[in-house]
Amino acid sequence: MTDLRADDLRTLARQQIPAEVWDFIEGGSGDELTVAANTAAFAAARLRPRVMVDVSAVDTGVTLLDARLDTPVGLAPTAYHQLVHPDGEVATAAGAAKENALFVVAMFASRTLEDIAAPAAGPLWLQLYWLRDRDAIARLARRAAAAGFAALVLAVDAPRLGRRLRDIRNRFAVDGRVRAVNLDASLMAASHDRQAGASALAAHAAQTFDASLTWADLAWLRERSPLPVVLKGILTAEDAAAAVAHGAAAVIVSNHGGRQLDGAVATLDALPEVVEAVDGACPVLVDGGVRSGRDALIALALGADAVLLGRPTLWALATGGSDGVADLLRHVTDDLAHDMALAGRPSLRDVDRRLIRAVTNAR
Ligand SMILES: Cc1cc2nc3c(=O)[nH]c(=O)nc-3n(C[C@H](O)[C@H](O)[C@H](O)COP(=O)(O)O)c2cc1C
Ligand SMILES: CCCCCCC(=O)C(=O)O
Repeated sequence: MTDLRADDLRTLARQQIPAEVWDFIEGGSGDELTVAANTAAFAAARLRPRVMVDVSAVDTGVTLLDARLDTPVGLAPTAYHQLVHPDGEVATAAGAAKENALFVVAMFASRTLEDIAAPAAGPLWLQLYWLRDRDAIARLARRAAAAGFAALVLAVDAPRLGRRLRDIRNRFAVDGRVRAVNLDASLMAASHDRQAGASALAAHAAQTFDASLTWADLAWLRERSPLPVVLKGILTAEDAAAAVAHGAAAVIVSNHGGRQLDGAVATLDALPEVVEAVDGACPVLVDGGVRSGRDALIALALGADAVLLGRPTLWALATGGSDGVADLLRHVTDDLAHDMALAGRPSLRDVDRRLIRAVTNAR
């Protein structure tokens, strides 16, 4: 897929994915302002290339939480991969492993943690939501460590589910054949029940997510697992500083792909203040609207240590299975290396803020 851009992949995927599932994947919350802002922020950034630099060798390697990766481009957690491919997250993990890239597995994965970990050479992190059923979280945290996952990723931007109008209009419920198999079936029942509410997912979240999560609760999770805890959904300097103070091993600048608070700041616009507040205390990752190597380069220049792909992962999985996921990662990484060469930045160490002309915060 050397010349296949993410947009082409999206067009191909759309032809294959049932309309309701497509809306679930594509949609954001409310008026989808933040969905649009995420990609617009990347499109608005302009680069300041340097010349007369030896770029005969370009290195995209990066170390994250002690793991050496060939690429700073990884896969964001997205639920229910079997909605788009029969092998689900097992295929996704195999694709990421081929490229030695990070894969953050969702709590609502449709394959077991153990099956997902089996073929994976690359590092896996496990994303968690803060459920009222705290034992379910503790069990998953233990299983993740035993299966060889390298970190837990707590999504902190979901005290309740964003109002996703497409899902509400479609009365979307997850096909009963696709299950969040790492959790008890009884806990997940509402998400398959079209009668549970206008959106079964929102109804399910209302029943099971615990909206009382505060900074004080992080100690509980850290005590229950030897794994480092990463926080996903940080958008402000204040929360970045609190994350560091409460022992976060890394933070992910994320607005959940525009699926939670509509009108929330684009992640690229939030990134600089988070990087400044973290001040090197832990790695900073970012997701939301990353579609190309150029986008990755822009985020890395603004201080991100890595970027994650959400929707493109599902497009790639739907159209090409594990090979599709590997092709996506290779394509975006090759594109990044190409742009690094043209920008006169042979390694990620050379990629810094001076590469960006100006950052507009007007979106
Ligand atoms: C279909 C779909 C499912 C998602 N499921 C989860 C999830 O289970 N847990 C989570 O933390 N984030 C989830 N996300 C958010 C992604 O992790 C990520 O923040 C977002 O997709 C990044 O934006 P992008 O899609 O523009 O790349 C999901 C996003 C999509 C599109
Ligand atoms: C029961 C809530 C399911 C949320 C599924 C994941 C998702 O759509 C998201 O996090 O976004």
